[in-house]
Amino acid sequence: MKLFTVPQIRAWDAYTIAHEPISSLQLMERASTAFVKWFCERFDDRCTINVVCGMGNNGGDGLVIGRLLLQKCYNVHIFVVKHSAGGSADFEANLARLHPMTTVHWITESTDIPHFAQQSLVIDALLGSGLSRPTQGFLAEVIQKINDSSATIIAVDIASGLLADTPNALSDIIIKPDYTVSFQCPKLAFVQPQSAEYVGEWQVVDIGLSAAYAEATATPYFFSTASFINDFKISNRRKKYAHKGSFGHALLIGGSYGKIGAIVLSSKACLRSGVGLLTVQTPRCGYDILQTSLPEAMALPDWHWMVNTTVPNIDGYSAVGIGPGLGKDPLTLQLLRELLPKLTQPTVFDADALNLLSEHRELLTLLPPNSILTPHPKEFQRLLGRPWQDDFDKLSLLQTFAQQHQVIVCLKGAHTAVALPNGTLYFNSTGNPGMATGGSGDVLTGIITGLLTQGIPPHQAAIFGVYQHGAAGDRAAQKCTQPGLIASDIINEMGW
Ligand SMILES: NC(=O)C1=CN([C@@H]2O[C@H](COP(=O)(O)OP(=O)(O)OC[C@H]3O[C@@H](n4cnc5c(N)ncnc54)[C@H](OP(=O)(O)O)[C@@H]3O)[C@@H](O)[C@H]2O)[C@@H](O)CC1
Ligand SMILES: [K+]
Repeated sequence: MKLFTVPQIRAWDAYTIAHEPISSLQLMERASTAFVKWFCERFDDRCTINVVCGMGNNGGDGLVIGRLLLQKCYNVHIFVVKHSAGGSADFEANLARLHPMTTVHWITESTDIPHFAQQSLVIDALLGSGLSRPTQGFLAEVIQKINDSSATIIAVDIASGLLADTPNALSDIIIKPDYTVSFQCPKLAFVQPQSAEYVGEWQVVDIGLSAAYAEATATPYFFSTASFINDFKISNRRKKYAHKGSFGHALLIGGSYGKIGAIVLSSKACLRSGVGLLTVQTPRCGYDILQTSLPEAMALPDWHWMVNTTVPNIDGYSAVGIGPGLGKDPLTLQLLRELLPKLTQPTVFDADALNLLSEHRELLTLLPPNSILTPHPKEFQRLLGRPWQDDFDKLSLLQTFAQQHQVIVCLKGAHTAVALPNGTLYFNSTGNPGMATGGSGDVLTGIITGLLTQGIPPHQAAIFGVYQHGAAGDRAAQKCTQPGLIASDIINEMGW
């Protein structure tokens, strides 16, 4: 699914109105109907609903939502904050339609702001994507009062005060919703950690905006949904006469004294991703551990007891993964230095391999094109050599880094962002906070290395691998709860 900026969404709206054709008033009705459908599937008519509207089209949506819920016999109170002299045309039209049905309560000063009871629901339709400046005055007071209440808050399209695709100032006063029900496509702010409390649990509802516009309009931002992933047509079927040679031979390099578990987890995930053969190079202290815990893997013990030091003969391997538990010993650095120019097969760099690259930045120029790097934010900051100002700055640095080094970067976190060498960004849709646990990243390295080994192109291996890693984590969390989840559970739930 494509993610669009606010100007693009506005153009999408206008294109649909012109080409479907449909009036903007009817489109508002359709959007609000989609919201109400979502709402009625979750909340019954025993609840008290406060719809708090602004005077733009987001407020217009609020008025329609209020009317539709009244028609369904919900207990609805409608408030309008008078922040402008007049409302948008569709707001005014819907205000007129509402008058015979109920009284609209105008908020024109602080004393008009109601108390929102604990058990009630607040539908936030104050401001949407038309936000043009920070909220202030009694509009900001209304937002503050809603946030201070214990009511359940549901934002229409986007939380009022939240900018969709640029950073907010720290001082901005923004609704903190429990849910955001957004129209047609997620907004960029929804996948940024710094906006989390201004988004809550979010869902997109289809309001039938033009498919032709979406198809024809370019964007560097994508959201990897199940249907998007299915388009890769990565099959889990195997031909009847296939043999282990049909699925490639992976090489993983990692582990050091005290961190052999990391490379064992990667290895197990790599095997479960479907490789034909797996060889694992570890220091000698890892030999017994690996052979005992994972008899399916072949071991290539380094002469050194504690760390990896030897550049293996990489001929014959389909793909390489290096980093989990690797450590940063000077001998291991030497290994990496000598290995880089030899690599002709697709390679994944993770963990200490990334940290070594950060500390010896001249090595970044030796990364083969389309290498896959899987840093978490701290590792990415080290790779950059500088912090970012905010999440949007981070995204632009991520795009630039991938373009400059012609590599694929999977920046791990909630909604892991995969940056391609052409600057395109894919935000992942799967995964859960239970996966924030030691070894989870090692599993991802194993999965992506395994996919590369089977001949899947690097950009697909990265996007698909990240998606499947999250999906396995979601299945694991269902079984053992988020706090109870450990990295091995992700491996146990693998398969697609
Ligand atoms: N696109 C779609 O597909 C569809 C979109 N739909 C809906 O439309 C919404 C976007 O509507 P919108 O453009 O009218 O913007 P919205 O945010 O309601 O208000 C703008 C008004 O508020 C004002 N204003 C701005 N900031 C302010 C502030 N801080 N404090 C005070 N005032 C402020 C601003 O004033 P101005 O900047 O002009 O001075 C203007 O008067 C979208 O989120 C969705 O809900 C659906 O109905 C149909 C399909
Ligand atoms: K809103």
